[in-house]
Amino acid sequence: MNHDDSERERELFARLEADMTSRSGPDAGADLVDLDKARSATRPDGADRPIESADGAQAGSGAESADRAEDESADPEKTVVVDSPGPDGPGFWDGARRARRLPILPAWVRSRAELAASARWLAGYSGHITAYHAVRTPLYAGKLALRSPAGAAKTVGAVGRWLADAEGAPLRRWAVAEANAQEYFRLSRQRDHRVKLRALLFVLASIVGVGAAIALYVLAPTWVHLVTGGALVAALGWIGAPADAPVITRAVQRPKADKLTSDMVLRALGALGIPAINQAQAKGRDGLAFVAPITRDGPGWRAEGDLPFGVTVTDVIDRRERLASGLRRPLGCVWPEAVPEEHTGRLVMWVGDQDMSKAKQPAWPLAKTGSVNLFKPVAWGTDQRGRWVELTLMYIAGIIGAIPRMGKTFLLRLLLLIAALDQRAELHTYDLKGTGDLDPVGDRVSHRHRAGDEDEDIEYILNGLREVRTEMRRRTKVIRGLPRDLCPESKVTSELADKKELGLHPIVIGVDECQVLFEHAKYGGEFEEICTDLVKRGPATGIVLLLATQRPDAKSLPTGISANAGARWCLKVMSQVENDMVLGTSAYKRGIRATMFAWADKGICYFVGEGADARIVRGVFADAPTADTIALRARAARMLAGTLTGHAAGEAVESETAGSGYDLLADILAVMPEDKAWNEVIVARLANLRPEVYQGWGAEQLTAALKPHGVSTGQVWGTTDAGKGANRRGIKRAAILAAADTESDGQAGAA
Ligand SMILES: Nc1ncnc2c1ncn2[C@@H]1O[C@H](COP(=O)(O)OP(=O)(O)OP(=O)(O)O)[C@@H](O)[C@H]1O
Repeated sequence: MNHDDSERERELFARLEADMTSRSGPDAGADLVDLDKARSATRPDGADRPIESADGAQAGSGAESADRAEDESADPEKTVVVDSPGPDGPGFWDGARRARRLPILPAWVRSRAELAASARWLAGYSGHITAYHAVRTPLYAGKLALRSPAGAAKTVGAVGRWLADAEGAPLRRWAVAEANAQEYFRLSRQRDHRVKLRALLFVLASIVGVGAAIALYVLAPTWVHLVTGGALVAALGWIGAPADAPVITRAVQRPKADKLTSDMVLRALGALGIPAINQAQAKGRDGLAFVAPITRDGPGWRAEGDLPFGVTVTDVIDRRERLASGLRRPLGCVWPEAVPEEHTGRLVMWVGDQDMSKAKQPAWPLAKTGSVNLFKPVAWGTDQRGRWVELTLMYIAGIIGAIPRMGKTFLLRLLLLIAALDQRAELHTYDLKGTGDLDPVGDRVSHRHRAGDEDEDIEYILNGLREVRTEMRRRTKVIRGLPRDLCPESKVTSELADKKELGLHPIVIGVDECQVLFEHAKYGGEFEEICTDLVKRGPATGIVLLLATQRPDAKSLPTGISANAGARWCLKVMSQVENDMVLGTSAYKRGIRATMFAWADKGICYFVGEGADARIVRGVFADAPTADTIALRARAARMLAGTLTGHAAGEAVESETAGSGYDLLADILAVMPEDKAWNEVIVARLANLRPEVYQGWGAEQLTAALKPHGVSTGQVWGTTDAGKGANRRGIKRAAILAAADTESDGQAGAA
């Protein structure tokens, strides 16, 4: 419906409504019927599938609304005018203010990296075509020379036919067969005229042509003879080429993907088995009200529309496999998505030309050259449309979850490689799977690195994390002490990280299979407590914690951590619980479902972070040799900048081990002569005893740290410094002694 039509429709409604209100008598009910009938009569129902508004398409057919109105009109007294006869909706200016502005330039033009990538692709593509044909030029020349006699014969034949007006012969034959003498004579006369004129032209052209040829032969240099002769042979060869054997063959073969049409989309939606869509289609409606034309969007097609009332995009996402079958496309090509800023029935269906897991990824800009500023966004993967997706590693804590073999470790290693390329960053890499997947980064660049889950590995990691937490506390004090103009937002900035004397360089910790830490019988509680603290307070102080797990449940990824992570990557998982654990509560309900990924979708994940809604991204594929090369580059940059430290520099970073004298229970017993004491008193004494470990501990931390030892805290009576009696959380010496005895018995038994 065009603009004029809708204007006319609005006028018609206004007149009918004004008429109805002025006659609010017994006829008013009938007017309501008329009004609805008028509405349904003016609704677009064109031969071409129109782009309808959700209301127009889904409000039910005109007949249905008329039926409803007739029922209501049975008792005019009870009729309530639900739709007020006022204006249709927001005024023009309101509408204009809320209108979604479409980008002036397409996304690939706005991104310098994408533009450069497109230019590189174009140069490569043209280069390939040029080289392909250049190599075959002698072949083409031979083919043309061989075919030139046939071309000459064809040319002579065509000229002869032209001179004899051969194209008019069938008409003349027809006139003879029909015995139409008058027509025959008319055609013959026309032919005689034509032949005379063409013969004259031919003679003139021959004289000029032969003259020119003789002049060329006599006057022109040899190279002109060769060029002219070559061009003549090439032209005759071209003319002589059979239609089914062209001289030049194709340098590239483009894969052919069918155009996506509205019929295909509706057929596929109808095949999903969603009752509301099927009912709508059975009644002759579409089942999807398109709100925009189906267009090309990157290397694929995009269709957008409103599903019937009550059907949500998640219903469609749940049936992605059926949708792919309905569209007759591979599963990896079909990506139904919700539109976050719209209602839950607004569906965007992106159908790629190629399976996302098989489509060639553009070359990663950082694979061969370049360095990183962790405070700025860095490309780490591509979306379905092949566009780069960026991430700023600073100020986040991240979790990566997936079932085994889907690319979790590769993704973690990729993020650590990015961190390695910022020469200021201090890396701590812990590979609890123990297969050495993080060794390329760890051995070349990391300040601390360990692969394995033996007791001594766990203790090494525990000490590393304790040190980082102590460092975090130091940093909070440094940041607090900085003048406002240097640190306006009370967090580390790139400029502050550059100032070596402040020691605020980024610290990036990557832990693969982190569930091993949190489920550890002895230190699990302390790992949980430190990591929760790092996830909450680390980002502002320049400390980034990245945790990867193949079993994202409450035990392997404590909720205090998963709830506070700022970035989330979820590769294929098997159920809603794991999905929501990684992507956030109710992500599954909102249609963000990593369960829909196929087994072949390795490296493809839902990514939440960088201030945007969940996006489907395929991480850059950096295998071990590539990771090695990048890590070597990062190492070289660090050596030059003097920032290669710790494990990678061959220095021993172990300052203490968990088993070398330090033991929480022993420490408590050492500082607790009385039978019972408040937590706050104990932590203050512990901080005196071993400040590098206990400095900054609060009462709650002590409770959490004692939990894995089987010691629970409770209300304890004590006196404040002012001598006042009070009940506060505390511990009993007897409980600590009992736990210490049990542990030493256990260790003796194990030995
Ligand atoms: N971005 C990617 N693109 C394509 N393939 C990938 C990508 N990332 C990983 N893969 C493939 O997935 C396989 C499994 O990757 P990875 O070892 O990281 O899985 P994982 O989830 O860590 O497995 P596990 O839980 O057993 O450690 C790799 O061998 C690799 O071939």
